[in-house]
Amino acid sequence: MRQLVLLRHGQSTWNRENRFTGWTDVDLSEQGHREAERAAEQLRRHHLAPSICYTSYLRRAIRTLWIVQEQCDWMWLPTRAHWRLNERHYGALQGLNKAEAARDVGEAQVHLWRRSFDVAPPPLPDGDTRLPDQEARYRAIGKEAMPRAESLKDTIARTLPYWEEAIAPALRAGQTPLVVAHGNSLRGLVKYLDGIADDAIVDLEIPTGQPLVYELDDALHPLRHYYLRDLEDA
Ligand SMILES: O=C(O)[C@H](O)COP(=O)(O)O
Repeated sequence: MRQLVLLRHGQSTWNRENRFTGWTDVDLSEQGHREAERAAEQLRRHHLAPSICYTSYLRRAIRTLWIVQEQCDWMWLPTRAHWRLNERHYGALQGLNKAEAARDVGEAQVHLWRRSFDVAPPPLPDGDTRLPDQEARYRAIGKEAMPRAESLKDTIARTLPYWEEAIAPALRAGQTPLVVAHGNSLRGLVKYLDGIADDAIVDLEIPTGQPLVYELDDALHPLRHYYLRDLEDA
């Protein structure tokens, strides 16, 4: 049996303000710090022992991982950051308040943008200072691969190559990966692992700061999955 631990970052300042965040590099809120500390406690209490860590290029995920690593005495673990684990790019919605957007364009449209499989938000226009290709961390990737807005489908298409090239081989080699990423990059991974249908993915939510453990067979098919908090409630 192989184990994989998925963890969405703790609450960010823009989660707290209910803003579309995407690739905006906001930090954890105080509550987010506490959530990361609680996640670390749960991982320790349940004797989870990752042997390699993966995260995105965004500080809310990186800091969550740092907090977990520090609290669990795992700062020595090999750690890889990759842009393919970033949050879905929320395009021109980034920075807008989600409730205000719903008042402007209607709940149904905002729900489509947030939870549908293949509806992408409006893209960032040419010359927008928020385009990722302006940032040093994305410079090596090439302009064509840089998103201006992504649906969940687009997010999965750029996340899965990293699963195939790094995380799945680590699992096959007997490693236990801890993947600290984002609501939608993790929704995409879970959709892939559990074979969730395109129209059923609207109902899947991944909470902040809650370790989600997958047990997989040798072919990396999930045998079961559970949140550590559910073991504690049981
Ligand atoms: O990027 C964001 O705004 C959040 O991380 C995820 O947002 P969502 O729950 O609206 O998809």
